[in-house]
Amino acid sequence: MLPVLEKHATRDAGQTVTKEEPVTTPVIRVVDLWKIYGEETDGSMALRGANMEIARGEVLALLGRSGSGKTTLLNLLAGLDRPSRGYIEVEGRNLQSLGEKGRTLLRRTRIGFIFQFFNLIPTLSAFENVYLALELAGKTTPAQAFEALESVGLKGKEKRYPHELSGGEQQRVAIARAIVKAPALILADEPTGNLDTATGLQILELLSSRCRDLETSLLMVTHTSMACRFADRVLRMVDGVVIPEDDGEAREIRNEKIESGFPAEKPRHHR
Ligand SMILES: Nc1ncnc2c1ncn2[C@@H]1O[C@H](COP(=O)(O)OP(=O)(O)OP(=O)(O)O)[C@@H](O)[C@H]1O
Repeated sequence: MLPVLEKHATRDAGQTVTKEEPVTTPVIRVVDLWKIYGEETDGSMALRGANMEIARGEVLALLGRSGSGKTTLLNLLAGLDRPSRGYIEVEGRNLQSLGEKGRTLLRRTRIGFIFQFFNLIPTLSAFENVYLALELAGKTTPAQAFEALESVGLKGKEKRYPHELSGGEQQRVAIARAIVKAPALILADEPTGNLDTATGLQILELLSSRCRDLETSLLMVTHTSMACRFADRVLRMVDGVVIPEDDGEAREIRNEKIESGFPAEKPRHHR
């Protein structure tokens, strides 16, 4: 999507001049989002006025204890469930205004998904799993599926079925399946939850670097702080609310990351 040019009046050397500066629409904008399961009055309040934005190409880690509302937020971002109040914009479009068909199309073309248990189709080969995602996005170029598998280090393993691949390799297929359609956003739900630490770190490095190369935004939802090492920004969910990165706890995690000597890639998005 092309950036919108907006006129800004700025002061320059004592003179007021009008400049045109690019204003890029966030890939995701969450505004005062509430989700109450059951009745409004005595239902379970999973989200209580969550707000957040994700910029194009930004890599975000969202931490939170069990029950803090992470899965609920992901389901709403994917358009799989409706908010009780508030709204979500994806690339400037209100999700609710798209209707069911529009949301399905959006999921197939603009959003990629990575799951804890990989969610590959067991009767399809690695290539077929990736190609199916491409077809659903309306594209029919097998070369793209081969390229995506090569880019995650699986050249030569295209014909293997999921049960013939290790957990880390299966997650690589899932990454290829997510990136092959060049989506605006990848939603990753506990992407390392089923992997050992070393493999998990490799997967996080691969996933975040592929997203940066493609300028795809990435939201990694996780219990652990491991994903923070690869994030431009760390957010925390507490009782259905997103706590901004300048919050003390989030800062502590970033400091731990720097102290650990891990390649703390410079955050590219300053707000
Ligand atoms: N379908 C549902 N009906 C009623 N309450 C629900 C439903 N789904 C989730 N909840 C409640 O909403 C709150 C948030 O749940 P959610 O699954 O979003 O948390 P989470 O942070 O993803 O937890 P976890 O890390 O354990 O997966 C919890 O209190 C949960 O019990």
